[in-house]
Amino acid sequence: MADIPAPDLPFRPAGLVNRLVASARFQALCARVPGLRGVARREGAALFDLMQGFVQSQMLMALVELRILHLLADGPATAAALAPRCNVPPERLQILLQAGAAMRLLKRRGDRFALARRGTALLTVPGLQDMVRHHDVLYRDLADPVAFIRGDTTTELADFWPYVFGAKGAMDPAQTARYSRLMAESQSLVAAEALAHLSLKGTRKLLDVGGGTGVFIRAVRARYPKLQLALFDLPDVVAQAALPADIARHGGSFRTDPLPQGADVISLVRVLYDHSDDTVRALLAKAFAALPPAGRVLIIEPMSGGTRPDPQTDVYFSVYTLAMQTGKTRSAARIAELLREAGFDEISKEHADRPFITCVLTASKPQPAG
Ligand SMILES: CC(C)=CCC/C(C)=C/CC/C(C)=C/C=C/C(C)=C/C=C/C=C(C)/C=C/C=C(C)/C=C/C=C(C)/C=C/CC(C)(C)O
Ligand SMILES: C[S@@+](CC[C@H](N)C(=O)[O-])C[C@H]1O[C@@H](n2cnc3c(N)ncnc32)[C@H](O)[C@@H]1O
Repeated sequence: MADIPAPDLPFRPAGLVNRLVASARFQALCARVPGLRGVARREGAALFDLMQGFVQSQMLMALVELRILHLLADGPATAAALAPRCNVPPERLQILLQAGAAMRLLKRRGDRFALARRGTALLTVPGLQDMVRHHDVLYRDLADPVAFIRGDTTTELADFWPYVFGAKGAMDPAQTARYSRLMAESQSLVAAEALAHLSLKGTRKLLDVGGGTGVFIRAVRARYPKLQLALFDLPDVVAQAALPADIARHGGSFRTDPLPQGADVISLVRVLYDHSDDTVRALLAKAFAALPPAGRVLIIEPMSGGTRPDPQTDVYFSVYTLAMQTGKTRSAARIAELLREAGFDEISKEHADRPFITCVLTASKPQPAG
C-alpha cells in the first residue's frame, strides 16, 4: 500500500468552519467547552462509525447466518448455552453477542443476551435477512474499492439477478425461484410505502410494467379492490406470477414490444434504476404512447437525493446499481427531466418517509390543447 502524503502545514482547508475544525487549538477548546464537547464527541463517533461500517456489516451477516436472532426469539440465553447450537466456541460467540448488543440488535442482561427491538424488526421485515445474506456478492465486488470506482473491475452482482435483464438461455428453476422470492419479498415493503403516499382514486385500470411476480399488483388489489389490473413482464416471469384470474398478464419485452394499451395508470416499480438512460428514454416513450390523455405514470424506486445527498440512497443504492453495471440510482430531478423529454408534465414527487425503501414520482400525459 503506497503512503498517502500528509497535507502541507499549516493545513488551511477552504471554508471558515473547516479551518476552525482543522486547528489543533480549536480541537483542544472543543474538548473543554461543554456544548462544543458534545458536538466533537458526536462527530468523532460518526467518523468512527463510517470507518467501522464494514465490520458492523460482517458481524450482522454472522448473526443472520448463524440464526442467532432466531435462537434468541425463544428467550434470553448465555453464550455458553448458544455455542453448541451455533457450532462456535463460547468465548468467540461471546464477542459476537456483545457486538450484536452494542449494535442494539440484542440486549445484554447480566450474562444473558436477549433479542432487542431492532433485532425483532430485522427478523420480521420481509426479505431483509435474505438481502443481508446476498451482500456477500456485493462485498466481493467492492473488495478493491478504488479499482471498483475507477471501473477497472468486473462485478458479480449483475449475474446474481439474471432475470432483471432478461435471462439468456435456460435458467435453473431453483435459482430462478430464489431470485424471484428475494425480489418479491423485498417488494412488499416497497409497495406498502408507495401506496401509503399515493392515491389511485379515480383510476380505472393500472398496468404494472416490469411487475415481477405481481406483489405490487396484489398490494394495489388489497387497497383498491375495484381497480382493473394488468401485469407486463418478460414471459418467463409473468408465467410465475400467482394472480387472480381477472388480472391480465402480458408476457413481452419493453425493449422490443409495445406496451399494451387500455390502462390509465402505468407503474414502473424498481425498473428504471436497472437501466441506462437510453433504455429508460425508450421505455418512457412507450409508456407515453400506451397511455390516454391525462393518463399517469408512477415511478416507484429509491432515488438519489441529488443536490441534497441522501445518507442511504446515495451510498447503498448508488453503489449497488453501479455494481450492477447497467443502471443507476437517479435523483427525482433527473427522472423528472427524462419524463419531460418523453412528453409528460405535472410531475410531482410524493412525500417519502423512508427514501431507502422507496420514493414516488408521478407524471401525467397532457390533454390535447383546446
Ligand atoms: C413499546 C415501546 C416502549 C416503544 C416502541 C417504540 C417504537 C414505536 C418502535 C418501532 C418499532 C418498529 C415497528 C420498527 C420497525 C422497523 C422497520 C419496519 C424497519 C425497516 C427496515 C428496512 C430496511 C432496513 C430495508 C432495507 C432494504 C434493502 C437493503 C433493500 C435492498 C434492495 C435491493 C438491493 C434491490 C435490488 C433490486 C435490483 C436488482 C437493483 O433491481
Ligand atoms: C428489479 S425488478 C422489479 C420487479 C418488481 N417491480 C419489484 O419491484 O419487485 C425488474 C423487473 O423488470 C423486468 N424486466 C427486465 N427487463 C425487462 C424487459 N425487457 N421487459 C419487461 N420486463 C423486464 C424483470 O423481469 C423484473 O421483474
